[in-house]
Amino acid sequence: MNIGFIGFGNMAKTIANGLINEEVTQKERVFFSTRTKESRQKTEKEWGITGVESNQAVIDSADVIILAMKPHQFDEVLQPLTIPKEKLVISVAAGVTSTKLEEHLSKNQYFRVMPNLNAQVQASMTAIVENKEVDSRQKEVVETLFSAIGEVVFIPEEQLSVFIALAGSSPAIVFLMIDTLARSAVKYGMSKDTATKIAAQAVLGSGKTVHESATSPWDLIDQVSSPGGITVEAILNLMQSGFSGSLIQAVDKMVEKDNKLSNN
Ligand SMILES: NC(=O)C1=CN([C@@H]2O[C@H](COP(=O)(O)OP(=O)(O)OC[C@H]3O[C@@H](n4cnc5c(N)ncnc54)[C@H](OP(=O)(O)O)[C@@H]3O)[C@@H](O)[C@H]2O)C=CC1
Ligand SMILES: O=C(O)[C@@H]1CCC=N1
Repeated sequence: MNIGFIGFGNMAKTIANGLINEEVTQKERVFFSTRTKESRQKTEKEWGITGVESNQAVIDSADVIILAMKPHQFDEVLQPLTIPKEKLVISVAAGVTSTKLEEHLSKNQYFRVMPNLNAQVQASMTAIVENKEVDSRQKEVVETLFSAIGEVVFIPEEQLSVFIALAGSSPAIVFLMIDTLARSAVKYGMSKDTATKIAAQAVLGSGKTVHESATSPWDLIDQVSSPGGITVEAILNLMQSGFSGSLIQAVDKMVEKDNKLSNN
């Protein structure tokens, strides 16, 4: 399957890397375009894949086209293109609604998909927005592509804003938490590298425990918090200083921003 990317920044590179590593496609079958020649040439040199000179050339070369530009670039990019109806188009952009995509694409040829940066390690949590107009073969293609880079869930479009907060953007929050935990240990003399590895493994294990245990996170907090012990000091301190409130506000801000982008 030839896969084309329009826009080849952080997200597109992450997806392409996952698809090549998982042998869903081969380097020779990946094509991309960027805004600037410099970025295209640099990526070609570093990645050994084919950059093409125009966005139309991506459409012409690929069976599946992944739109991975910034949301505000969509109209400008899609307007001049001729996209045959048999090509499957996947948009990974936040804030570019189905209604917006249908200004440029047929109802039965596209999916909105929201992966996350953890696709780098085949651990994305990806949402595919349900589209009842596409056929089962296209659905299978999109599911196969994104299952290669992690977990996949089908959701209605109304839930995408909150999904972005929960999974598309949340890696940044978790990275902030890992970095802050590690930095706090540096204060006590541990090296940043060691502290980061330790904090990352603790976070990785905690996610795995939640996944694999029938116990809720709330009950797991109690299991770690020995009576009169150390953990409960932190939990109560975080509760007093508004940790949960800050996270709730952060989710609200992300949903608000996605709605704002979607209404533009
Ligand atoms: N980063 C993430 O974790 C996630 C991002 N997304 C979505 O992915 C999309 C891309 O985000 P991200 O990768 O972070 O952004 P980047 O800024 O890293 O990449 C954007 C890419 O688009 C290219 N581009 C801009 N204008 C054009 C154009 N006219 N024609 C062709 N290519 C163009 C840029 O080219 P050049 O290099 O020359 O500037 C660049 O390669 C966004 O819509 C975002 O919502 C979704 C999930 C997670
Ligand atoms: O920050 C953004 O807009 C994109 C969407 C999800 C992750 N990155």
